Amino acid sequence: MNAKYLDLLAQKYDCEEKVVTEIINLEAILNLPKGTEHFVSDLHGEYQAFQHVLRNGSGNVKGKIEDLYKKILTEKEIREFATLVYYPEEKIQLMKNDFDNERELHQWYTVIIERMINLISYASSKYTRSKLRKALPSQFVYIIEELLYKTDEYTNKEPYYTKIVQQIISLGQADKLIIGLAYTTQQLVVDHLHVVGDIYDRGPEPDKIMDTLINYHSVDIQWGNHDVLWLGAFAGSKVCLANIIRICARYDNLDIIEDVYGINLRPLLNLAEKYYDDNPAFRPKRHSDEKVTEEEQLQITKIHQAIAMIQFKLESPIIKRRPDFKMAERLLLEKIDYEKNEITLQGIRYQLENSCFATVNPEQPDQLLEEEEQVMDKLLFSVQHSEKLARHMNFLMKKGSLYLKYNGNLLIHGCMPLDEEGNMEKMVIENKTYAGRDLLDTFEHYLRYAFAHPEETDDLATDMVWYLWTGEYSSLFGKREMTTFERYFIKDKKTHKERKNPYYHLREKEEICRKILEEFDLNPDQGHIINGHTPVKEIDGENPVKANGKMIVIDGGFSKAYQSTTGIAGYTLLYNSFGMQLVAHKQFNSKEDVLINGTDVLSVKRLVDKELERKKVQETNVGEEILQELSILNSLMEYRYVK
Ligand SMILES: O=P(O)(O)OC[C@H]1O[C@](O)(COP(=O)(O)O)[C@@H](O)[C@@H]1O
Ligand SMILES: [Mn+2]
Repeated sequence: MNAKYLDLLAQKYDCEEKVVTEIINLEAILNLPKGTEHFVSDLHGEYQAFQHVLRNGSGNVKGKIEDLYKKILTEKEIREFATLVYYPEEKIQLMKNDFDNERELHQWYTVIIERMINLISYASSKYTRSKLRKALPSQFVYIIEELLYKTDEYTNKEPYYTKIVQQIISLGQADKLIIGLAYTTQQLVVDHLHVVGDIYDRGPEPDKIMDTLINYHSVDIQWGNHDVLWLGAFAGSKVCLANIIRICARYDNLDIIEDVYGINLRPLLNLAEKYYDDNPAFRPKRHSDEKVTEEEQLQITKIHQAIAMIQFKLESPIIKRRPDFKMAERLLLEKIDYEKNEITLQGIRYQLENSCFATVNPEQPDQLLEEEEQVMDKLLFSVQHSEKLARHMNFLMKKGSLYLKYNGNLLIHGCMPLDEEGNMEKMVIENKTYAGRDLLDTFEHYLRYAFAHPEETDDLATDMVWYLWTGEYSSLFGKREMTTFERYFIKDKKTHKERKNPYYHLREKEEICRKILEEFDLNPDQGHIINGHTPVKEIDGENPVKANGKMIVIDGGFSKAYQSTTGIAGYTLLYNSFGMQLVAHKQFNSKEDVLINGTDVLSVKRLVDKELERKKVQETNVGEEILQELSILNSLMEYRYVK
């Protein structure tokens, strides 16, 4: 090993004991059980439901409480304790209302602090003390450690502990301590979170999900098609930008654009008021809990049409300048007979309903009006200058990738594009042919380039981000076409169908999944593919675990809009040292419901895979890194200290 490098390292480890301590520490960590991984996907702006799953660790918190207290506490007490761990601030407040006097409250504090300490001690048993320390509320570390590491062997310290707890209570610190301990517990039950794509769109609060992820202790993200749409907009793609605004209008979420990210929609509204009127195909979907006035609804309906038409126009020049995308079929505006209000698709003529083509010049249907162009310029400027959006998009880039190999598994939002025979689909980009992993790496390369060059708006990289949203061979989309236009304007439902890549039925076969794992240099005997993207219809008996357990699809529909199709409210996956468990969540109503009624019988667990032997850190990605560190430290030891 390079002597300069080792000299530099010796500045940090400036005595033999320091190196030895670190080596012993790392060796010990390698032998601990592997930490729990938590997989979620397709969150689609459903912040509240996501919060609940995070706070209860997909049922993990309750499981730990039951392990400890099943024989001691009643079911109701267990539920109440679990609720306290999920929502400590609110639950404490509710409990306080129940007590008649100070003494009762103090008794409750004493009991709860002891239970919390027990729970933390149990939940942290597979971590080092140093890792636990980092997870403790910083202002109480010393006190909690005293309480955690008390032994009953010599009872003469007992009054000392009792005194500590009493002091905390009488100094008015109990609430803060309990709240801190609750968050520590939430953190301990999940070591690492994977978000397998689609944080954005449809639901109302994607920004709050982003803030949560930014503050989360350990997370990675596999981009979904909806996430790259937002990345694309920020990277300068006007067609991506038109899409995100269209989807926000459709789901009555324009406040995400205006209020959350501070983007001025006034110019777009002015344009919309000038050219559009009411139109049933463009009325926003209503949130069940929100009231929209007639006037607001009309405004949104107009904006929705204005931005949808801009989107359709913007698609054309990209399709024309990128023959590699093979999307000529989607030059729809050119297939319209504007006099008869009809369109011809694959030789069949369809009547157009609810059309709104006031800004379209039949001679040059993809030409933007000057006003439309100005609106888009202004919107793009404001998107690229939104400080909050910049923060969220930078994080999405930093923690995100198109796919991820992690602890032997392959995480990917959509698919690996295949042909009917199960071969990796080929795509030609600028005279070079790509397939399989190589194709995905190439996509990612373009996306990163586009993001790094937001000033370039019509280059191949920026167009490629839009391709990732909607292209046939996009691993995030994986359908032959996106029939947005048809769903707005054509009645015949046959035209709405989006033909899926063969992957989506071939992935039922074990040999196909094995082949894909091998394509990514993963061991097919041990690895799994984990997908989101396509809602698993439990309602129709679809099984999320496919291909003899090699394939797990966890999109169960956090998205409220899709819950009637799936029959559940989302899947999550837990992978701990004993194996993998799939958790099916029933519908999440509200935090209030959990707090008041303790309705937390949300999750049904199903075993996917059981480890024959308990998995240790040394067999994981983290273990690999530790082994590398150890090898460096051993070199340092030899170079510097062993005589
Ligand atoms: O139901 P909506 O919101 O109109 O969206 C439908 C569109 O969303 C898509 O399903 C893509 O979104 P998902 O990644 O969530 O599946 C398209 O295939 C489809 O055209
Ligand atoms: Mn998706």
